[in-house]
Amino acid sequence: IVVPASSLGTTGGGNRLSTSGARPLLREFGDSIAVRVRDSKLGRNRFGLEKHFSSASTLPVLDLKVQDCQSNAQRRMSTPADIHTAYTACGLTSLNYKGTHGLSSGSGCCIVRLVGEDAESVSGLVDFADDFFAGVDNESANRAINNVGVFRISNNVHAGFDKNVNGDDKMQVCYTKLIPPKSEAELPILLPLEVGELVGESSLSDGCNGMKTLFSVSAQLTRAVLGMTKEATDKLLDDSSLRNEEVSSDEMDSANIDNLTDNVSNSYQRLIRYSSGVASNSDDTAAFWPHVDSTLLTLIPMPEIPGLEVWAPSLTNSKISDLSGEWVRPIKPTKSADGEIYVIALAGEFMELLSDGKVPTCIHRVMPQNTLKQQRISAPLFVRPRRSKHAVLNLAADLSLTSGDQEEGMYHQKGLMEECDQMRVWDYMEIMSPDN
Ligand SMILES: O=C(O)CCC(=O)C(=O)O
Ligand SMILES: [Fe+2]
Repeated sequence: IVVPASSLGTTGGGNRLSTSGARPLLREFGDSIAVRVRDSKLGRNRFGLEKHFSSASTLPVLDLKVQDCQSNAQRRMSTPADIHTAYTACGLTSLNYKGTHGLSSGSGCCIVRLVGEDAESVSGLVDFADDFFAGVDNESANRAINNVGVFRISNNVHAGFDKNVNGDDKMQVCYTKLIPPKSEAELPILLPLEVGELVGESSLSDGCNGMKTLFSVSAQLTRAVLGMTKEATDKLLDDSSLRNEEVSSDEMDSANIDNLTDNVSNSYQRLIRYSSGVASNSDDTAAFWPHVDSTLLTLIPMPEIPGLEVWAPSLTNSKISDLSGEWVRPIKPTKSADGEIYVIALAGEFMELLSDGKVPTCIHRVMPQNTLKQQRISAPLFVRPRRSKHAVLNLAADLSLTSGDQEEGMYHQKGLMEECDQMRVWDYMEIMSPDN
């Protein structure tokens, strides 16, 4: 069925189901990702299902800065072209590539290096996550957060603390949501409010500052990968900075929860703790199953304890086959220096869509520790498109589309982009993750 793009436009409001239902190719897109995730589980890995390759020679490292500071002055920053290449120039189609393992550009994962104040602010976010779980373990302090549970803020919007996600006390997750601040000088409000009460004001504000840095990094990455203008990126990407104009700042008050929920950002921070690992030697015991994220980008300050692995198609047979590949563990580059912070930047489903299949959404999983009796804490930031009715995708204006490019994306699907023209980005979220 071919649906003319012009009939798909929505101008806010409108019936979500009727508009999203008219996008058969988008549904196929979602289904094809599900198939790739399944295939990664069955994959003919070079190292077998349980082993992995490390990233030292596989995943590109991008040097970025947010703040203009002393420590950034002498650094050579990755250019937008470097960033674009790192995510899109896939080893599988590059004839010059002589290696035997897949390149990151086939995985949708890059590593971002930050230094100086940028690194400090992201460390503040890591400390905030640590403080949170230290608080959870503190008998006298944890009652409020344990009682919170996961609660519904409004349709499709949840927050809260699930202390027993997989039913076996192996994983705990806190889903936070952000409310944009009244003015630019202020930090967003983080829900559930109990998180802030648990960690204290200073840790909370450090955490929010780290998120701000990561939002800025993700805006740079998105812009460069998709060739967007700053304006188009700001319109698309929810960095929790924009308030709903219909609610005046006087009405923005944590006591008035209804006004707040209208403004809850579609991006969010997740605080995860995996308890000490059960010895594992099969995919069945993954701490977090192979999956993709429903995001533009997921930014994860590289946790102290490794475990995250990304799926990279293999070049072993120098043929494109989703079934052939390996798990790659993003680790610090061998030549890392003190004061540097590494952030793992995974492309989400929306990045694959908007790049017209050039950037694969990153399939990833978390394997438990075999020997160490340690807990792994991770704090991924899920950077998503705005929920706003204004965030309508205008392909011609927003994206510098593929016309000049020689290479077709590995996962290019003819007609899909046209089908999504003038789409309210929230319609996409409804199709791809109805329960988010
Ligand atoms: O634990 C991690 O580092 C990643 C977690 C993850 O993939 C997710 O929360 O979607
Ligand atoms: Fe994930």
